[in-house]
Amino acid sequence: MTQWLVLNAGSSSLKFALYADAGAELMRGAISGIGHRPRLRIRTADGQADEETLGSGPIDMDAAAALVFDRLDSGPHGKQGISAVGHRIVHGGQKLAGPARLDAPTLDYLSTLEPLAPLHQPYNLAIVAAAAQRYPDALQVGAFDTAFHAGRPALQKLYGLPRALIEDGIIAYGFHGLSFEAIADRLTRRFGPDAGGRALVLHLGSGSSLCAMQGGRSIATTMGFSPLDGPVMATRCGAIDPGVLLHLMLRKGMAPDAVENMLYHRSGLAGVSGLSGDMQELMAADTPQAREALDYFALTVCRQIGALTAALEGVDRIVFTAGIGENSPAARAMVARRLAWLGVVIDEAANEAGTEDISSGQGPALHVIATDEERMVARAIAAVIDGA
Ligand SMILES: Nc1ncnc2c1ncn2[C@@H]1O[C@H](COP(=O)(O)OP(=O)(O)O)[C@@H](O)[C@H]1O
Ligand SMILES: CC(=O)OP(=O)(O)O
Ligand SMILES: [Mg+2]
Repeated sequence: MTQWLVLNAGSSSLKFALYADAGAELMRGAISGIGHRPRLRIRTADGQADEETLGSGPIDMDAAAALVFDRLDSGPHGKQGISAVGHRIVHGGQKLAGPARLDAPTLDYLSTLEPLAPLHQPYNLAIVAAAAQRYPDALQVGAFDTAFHAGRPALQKLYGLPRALIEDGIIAYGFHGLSFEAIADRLTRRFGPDAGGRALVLHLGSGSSLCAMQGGRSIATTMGFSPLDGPVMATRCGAIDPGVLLHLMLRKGMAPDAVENMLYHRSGLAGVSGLSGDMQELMAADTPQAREALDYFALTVCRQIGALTAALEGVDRIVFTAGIGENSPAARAMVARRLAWLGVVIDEAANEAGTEDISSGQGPALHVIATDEERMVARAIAAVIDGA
């Protein structure tokens, strides 16, 4: 038996999972707090869990990948061999709307998309290179965040820009598609082919975005051309008036690179709080700025819920997922409290317990569902092998 390895590099974490090549999960884990305060968590299929802090300083994504490879190779599954490595890659551009084998021309194309997602794409591709070096005989497969949104109505992808730019690919792509696909999968298993009707899925993590789904398909989403748009995020600004950026560059003399760096790395909850982009740290902090950052988070999530409810012309259910959505009853309650106008009533006890159903029975249903981007990447490996 050989194994499949799945790697999922996010803006603050490297998640990984190991599957038997027939698809059964053997183990999974994550290095979280990358660039900050790294921790490694591993959980095996028989339920054994382990957690450790990784030194005292930050580590970068390359070091995190090397550490994961070393742990896997020296662990109980190390001798079995890896026959395929699947990668979550955030941007597939206009050419890749389904899983792809990562051959040289595909990788060349994907590298042209690096400027569109500078916080993710370069790291995703560096990890592909590192995995190819460590496991030279393994099939390398990419599964793309953008793919799930490719079938949205054309109107939902438009910006009000000159036609030539639109035709040149300056459109809204949308991200977090593997996460939304995992939720659509769960909703379909639970509610049947209409996947629970009109669903708003709130992926709230270091990066946050919302997806309006009808029958399990993406109709609208909050991220756009880049993963900057939408609610405020850990270190990203979220939706902002483009006039601010023009002002900074044209009147304040800020270089474009410095503006980019600020928007991706020094804005968002970290910027507003002046403290941290990490939700757990903000909740533990007791400063007025941290409180304001949390309120702004709830406000901007709910502002986007309003916009996407309009896109769906109503909403039957709201799903919380990802690091914050799955693990923080306080964050879920903050959001739900601002949605009374939609008829939302949260069941406080169920919310504290984090069960799948947390609404009081009135208004739109509220759910907490664990996402599983890694399982979607494993499915992509199977699709590429079957199609080969
Ligand atoms: N128990 C918790 N309470 C509040 N926030 C949490 C909890 N566990 C994780 N988080 C938050 O989830 C975020 C990371 O989410 P995640 O989806 O793993 O991010 P990414 O994939 O973008 O790296 C961090 O802000 C972290 O503080
Ligand atoms: C696209 C994106 O923001 O991903 P993540 O939330 O994993 O950083
Ligand atoms: Mg993520």
